[in-house]
Amino acid sequence: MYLPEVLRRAGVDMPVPAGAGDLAITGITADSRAVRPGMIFAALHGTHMDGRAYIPQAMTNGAVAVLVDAVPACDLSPGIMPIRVSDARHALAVIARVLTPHVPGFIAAVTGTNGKTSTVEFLRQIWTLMGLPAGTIGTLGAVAPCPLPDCGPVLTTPDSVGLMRMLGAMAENGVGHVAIEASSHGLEQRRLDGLAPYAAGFSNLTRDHLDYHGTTEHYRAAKLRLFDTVLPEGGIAAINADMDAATCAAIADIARRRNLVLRSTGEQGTTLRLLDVRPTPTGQVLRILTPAMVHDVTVPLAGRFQVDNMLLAAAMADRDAAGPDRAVPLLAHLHGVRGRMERVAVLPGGAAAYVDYAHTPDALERLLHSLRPHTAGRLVVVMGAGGDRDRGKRPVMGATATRLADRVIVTDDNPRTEQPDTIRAAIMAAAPGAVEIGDRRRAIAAGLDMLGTGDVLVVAGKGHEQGQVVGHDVLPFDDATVIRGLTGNE
Ligand SMILES: CC(=O)N[C@H]1[C@@H](OP(=O)(O)OP(=O)(O)OC[C@H]2O[C@@H](n3ccc(=O)[nH]c3=O)[C@H](O)[C@@H]2O)O[C@H](CO)[C@@H](O)[C@@H]1O[C@H](C)C(=O)N[C@@H](C)C(=O)N[C@H](CCC(=O)O)C(=O)O
Ligand SMILES: Nc1ncnc2c1ncn2[C@@H]1O[C@H](COP(=O)(O)OP(=O)(O)OP(=O)(O)O)[C@@H](O)[C@H]1O
Ligand SMILES: N[C@H](CCC[C@H](N)C(=O)O)C(=O)O
Ligand SMILES: [Mg+2]
Repeated sequence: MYLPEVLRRAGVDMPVPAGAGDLAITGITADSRAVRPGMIFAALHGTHMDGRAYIPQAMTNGAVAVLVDAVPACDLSPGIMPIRVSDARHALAVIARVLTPHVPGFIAAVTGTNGKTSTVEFLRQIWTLMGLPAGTIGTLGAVAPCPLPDCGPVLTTPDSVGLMRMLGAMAENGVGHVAIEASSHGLEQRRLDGLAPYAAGFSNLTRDHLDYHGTTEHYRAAKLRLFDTVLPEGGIAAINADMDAATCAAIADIARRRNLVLRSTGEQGTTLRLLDVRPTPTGQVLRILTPAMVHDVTVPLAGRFQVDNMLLAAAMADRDAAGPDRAVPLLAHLHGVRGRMERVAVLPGGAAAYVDYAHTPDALERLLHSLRPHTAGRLVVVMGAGGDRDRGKRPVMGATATRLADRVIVTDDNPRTEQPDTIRAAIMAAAPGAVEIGDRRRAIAAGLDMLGTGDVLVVAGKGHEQGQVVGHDVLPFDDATVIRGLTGNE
């Protein structure tokens, strides 16, 4: 496709200079190292570096044009074809879409502090149960019933170019339904701006990532971009009506302005209203009211928060208004998500050990509440907090663990470039009576040693993760494997 056509389709409004008409565009990238002849290089201002410094390398590698923000102005040497726009990250995403011939016809995107991975995974399972080839893109990587390209290190929301490559591969292989996790970083950095999802979901908004967004308002605004910018007018806005009132009100307001179809779930929901939840030894019995009927469904998963995620997934499963009623009975067949309240071992005395990905104060609170009905004896938690991430959540998590568990062991969880004992100290300061054991394997062993009949251990924070990030190294580590090894449940 020639440059003028690319710009026209992407809605980039700029006069095309003489000579640009015969530039055939082969692709676009924001990484100078990935430039190949005929590509556009997007020179982005990042958190650590300024992409403009890499323009010479991009040109050497064969870039034919450079996409930059018009402000602040920068001089580009003559001979470089400039594409100056008001928002280069947005333009990158839209151009990446223009250069991708096919993407799946039914894309749903889910945002929220907690529950994104679980919700997109439940959506994929619901679609699959409906007989539709379906995939997901998110924290667990990309999952689909077809071969997929390697798009480098996994982010919750891939960069816009990687995202389009993945969607293109899914579409080429007949996968028509895809559920994508929309992280606040991804939304803020416009990684999803090339998508036209038919539905967007919001699970909840609680504390996280204040290191990056600064304030809760900025954090909320980043997430709301999914509804006020990414979701096309007339699309489905599905929300958990039990989340904070300010976010619900903001979405209702956007829905009115943009003619979105609002669907709400939960105890205060109107599309799927949760009338009753009863925990059983193996799952939960739900009573759900819809505008059409009452459903009684037994789901095979424990954990109250999992019900919120299932209902949100069911509300998004179909464009058609009758879709949620078709999806609810399928909840009876869902499988649990790797590392989300996953029971990995049962000890001879009947005690159980779980692995979960709770890494925010609210997630930890809900996790411990969810486990209490399954705990005849004492509830023991092994927990930590990530380095180079929101420092303010550390004491809150320590206090939450102390309030809701009977025994707390504070350990390391991806210290990254921080001093691990400083992170632990911040948690310990709000966790009187907690035991501090930096080495995660020893901490898990100590937790298992504490268990008697009817007790429950939960190892929180790393879920499916396969490594402990120390400095810039990733040391192999899997909570579930460690528990199985220590208990002989291999
Ligand atoms: C803070 C953040 O989100 N950073 C992401 C961002 O990097 P950046 O734009 O700040 O990049 P930078 O390193 O400053 O470089 C600036 C520009 O120079 C370019 N460059 C750089 C070097 C070079 O040789 N040539 C070159 O062209 C880079 O490609 C980039 O375009 O864009 C990069 C490409 O997409 C991401 O890899 C990178 O993710 C980093 C590794 C990261 O850790 N991100 C985390 C915080 C993140 O995104 N997490 C979210 C949320 C998780 C959640 O809520 O659960 C996620 O979606 O995963
Ligand atoms: N609806 C929910 N409300 C509160 N906590 C939840 C909810 N769903 C899951 N959690 C908790 O959050 C943890 C992470 O869940 P999940 O991986 O689905 O969230 P996520 O939003 O994808 O997280 P991330 O931001 O890391 O991608 C779970 O292990 C559980 O402890
Ligand atoms: N074990 C984790 C969870 C990280 C979740 C991730 N989505 C993020 O905040 O980057 C950590 O804090 O390192
Ligand atoms: Mg996730």
